[in-house]
Amino acid sequence: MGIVLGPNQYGKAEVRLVRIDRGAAEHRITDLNVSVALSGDLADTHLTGDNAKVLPTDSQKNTVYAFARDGIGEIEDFGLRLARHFVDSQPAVHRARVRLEQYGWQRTTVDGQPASHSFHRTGDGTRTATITYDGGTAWVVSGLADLTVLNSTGSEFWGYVKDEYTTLPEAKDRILATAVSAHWRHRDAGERDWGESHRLARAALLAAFADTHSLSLQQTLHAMGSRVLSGQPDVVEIRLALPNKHHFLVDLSPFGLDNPGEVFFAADRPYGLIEGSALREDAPPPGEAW
Ligand SMILES: O=c1[nH]c(=O)c2[nH]c(=O)[nH]c2[nH]1
Repeated sequence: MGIVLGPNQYGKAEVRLVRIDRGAAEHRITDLNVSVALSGDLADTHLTGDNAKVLPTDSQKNTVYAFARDGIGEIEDFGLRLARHFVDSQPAVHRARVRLEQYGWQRTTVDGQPASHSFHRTGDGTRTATITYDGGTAWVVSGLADLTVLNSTGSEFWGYVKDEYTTLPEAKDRILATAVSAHWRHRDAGERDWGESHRLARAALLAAFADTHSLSLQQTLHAMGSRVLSGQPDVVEIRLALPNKHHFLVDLSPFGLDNPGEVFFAADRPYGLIEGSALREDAPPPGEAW
């Protein structure tokens, strides 16, 4: 039985890049983790070790830093520049995928005044983008990860299947908490204000989580995804992964105390993992976007 080479890609993963824009009055910081993955006519290196078509991952890393010298801007724009460069400059590279994570830094305030050059890391999630380019089409998926949210009421879970292993009590009022991971695909890669689009999507996710009276995290997930799609015609598909960060009411009766929904054990594992997507009926096929 013959053995053939399967799908493959290669690139430099997790290039950590910090750029300081030194404006006259105040500095700005962009803090990224960039991963490049290239694929194409690259069978030789796998089959014979002939590296004639291999652009070293070290060169890819250098390219990320060199491109940052001209400024980064929105991560979607930076990723598009990089992805197009690798495919358009290397005949053997037929597809480039660039994944970017942006860590948030907030300007520090001292005595009510914004500091010109001092920042602290934000704890409210990471912005992400995945750019794919095949020499003709570019796909842009924007997103966020680790946006931790909690509703202290307004969540129920009941009416579910009960089999011989079910012990979960029905809940008419529980804590609902999750760390949102959401990634949304744009209709095309045409020029636009990616920053504003991201702000709108993030605000929609937070608003839908806050104002949906939840009968299940699944229902909340769909409400969040739908809110992003209804706010931006350009966004055609969204995929969400929501870990259910369970909060269990602690039994304080051994200590002669009641517990009217005030003291909880915040479990970190195991957790329910609710995943789903929402898309427009007229969404173009995803192609290589994901
Ligand atoms: O919102 C929920 N969905 C579930 O599917 C589920 N399963 C479970 O044990 N708790 C919950 N909560």
